[in-house]
Amino acid sequence: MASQQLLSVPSFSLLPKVSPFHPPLLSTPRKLSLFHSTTCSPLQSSSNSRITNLQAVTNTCSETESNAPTETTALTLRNICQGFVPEHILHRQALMEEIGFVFPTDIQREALPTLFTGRDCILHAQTGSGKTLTYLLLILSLINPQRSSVQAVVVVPTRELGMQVTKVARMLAAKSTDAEVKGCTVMALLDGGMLRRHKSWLKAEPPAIVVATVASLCHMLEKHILRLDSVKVLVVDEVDFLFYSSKQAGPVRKLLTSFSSCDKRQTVFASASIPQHKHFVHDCMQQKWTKRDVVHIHVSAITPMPLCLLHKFVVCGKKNKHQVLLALLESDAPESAIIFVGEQSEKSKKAGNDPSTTLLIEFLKTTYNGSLEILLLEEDMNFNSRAASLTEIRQGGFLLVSTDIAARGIDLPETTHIFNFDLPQTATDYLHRAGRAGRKPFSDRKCIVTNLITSEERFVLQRFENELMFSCEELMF
Ligand SMILES: Nc1ncnc2c1ncn2[C@@H]1O[C@H](COP(=O)(O)OP(=O)(O)OP(=O)(O)O)[C@@H](O)[C@H]1O
Repeated sequence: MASQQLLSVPSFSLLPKVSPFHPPLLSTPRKLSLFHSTTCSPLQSSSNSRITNLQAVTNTCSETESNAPTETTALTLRNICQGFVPEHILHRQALMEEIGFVFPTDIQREALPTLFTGRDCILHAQTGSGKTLTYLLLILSLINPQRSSVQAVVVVPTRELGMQVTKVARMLAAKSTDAEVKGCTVMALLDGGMLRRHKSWLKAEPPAIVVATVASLCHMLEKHILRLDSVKVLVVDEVDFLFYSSKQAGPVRKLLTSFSSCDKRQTVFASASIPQHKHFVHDCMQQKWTKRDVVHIHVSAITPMPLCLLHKFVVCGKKNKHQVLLALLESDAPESAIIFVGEQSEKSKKAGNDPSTTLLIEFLKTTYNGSLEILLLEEDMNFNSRAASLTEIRQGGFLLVSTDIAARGIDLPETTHIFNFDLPQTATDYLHRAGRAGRKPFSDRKCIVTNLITSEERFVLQRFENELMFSCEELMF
């Protein structure tokens, strides 16, 4: 199969042709949209003084848009967190310098002051904008490492994202060099994990923070091995994904309403995409997923797609897609790239066909001459292989072939290129796939998202462009 595809590599004229259907990429300055329920006054945030054009949208809600405050941009994360996050964490060399968390990103600057007041929040900001650190800093401001109880829970949709969040949480919460200060323990309660070991751990000395997938968490709650009585903050990351997932939505609702009460905890939802967010905020209050004064913090509301991403497309036939991809890899020479492939249909599985991911990996292994390591990540792999792939990926220099399992939340800052070998199903999926690149908040570097489409799929891509307000250039060859 692969050898047949070795034939000829098309050569590209990489002169982009701007799509006639769309305006050029928006180069709008950063805009903030702060939407909050039950109150019509501006948020008590560092940017209050700059919020203008307050406009009542409904009788209970208000939405504002303003230019970014300039006088607050020199604020450091330390300034914002002082008095809330323990000093030893703010002092940590690793946090402030080595890792480069010195200045807050937009969502951190806008959300942290509100989060520190104890209000429930919906963090709605672009991919790669630093939502994880935002909610982890809140968690660290609330937990008491001396207490032996679960005080914060972060719910994530996939094991991979859970491993990543756990790693950042452990790094931030580690024991201080000052022997007096106890570090916080962080447990990863993820699908496919060693639940028996976790049960003993939970009984012996409950960790302060639990990062969990919904199924594993509910299992522990139903068996009364884990209790949420002492939980001060409950975070649901990629909240829209969880609520729209047929398998996970029920358990998430139960978690929010039956296993614990919104009155007794601070609730934080995070995502780069919250479709119909006004309905969602309404549902949050009605269904008691959050308290009634929940705040929707919407950063970059008019540019959901990060501006550092350039979007391109190549029209090609299904049969020469592999060759086109190879040519693109040679011409673009990515530093690290993710190639997204559609999931195999049940019909194709039943017919005994190889999945597209396997075919593509075989093809690349026999044709690609570059230096990047070719890796695979997909649902059907066992958890150990998935973990091994992720570990290798994190060392950089990879060409990762993946299904949408890698599309949500995974943070691989070295990724310079995304290839949609198959178009995603929805604009939201496009947003999250594209957002796996361009994940260095203060970098000017442009990253590239290239779509390999058939001529019939052009209108689907145009729909995504309209919905997400970006424009795609055609590559001719
Ligand atoms: N204040 C900061 N300064 C520098 N880098 C930061 C800062 N905050 C976060 N980062 C880095 O930005 C990258 C993206 O952060 P994060 O994974 O939290 O994004 P996100 O908003 O959750 O994205 P997604 O919606 O795709 O999940 C990470 O590599 C993180 O280390």
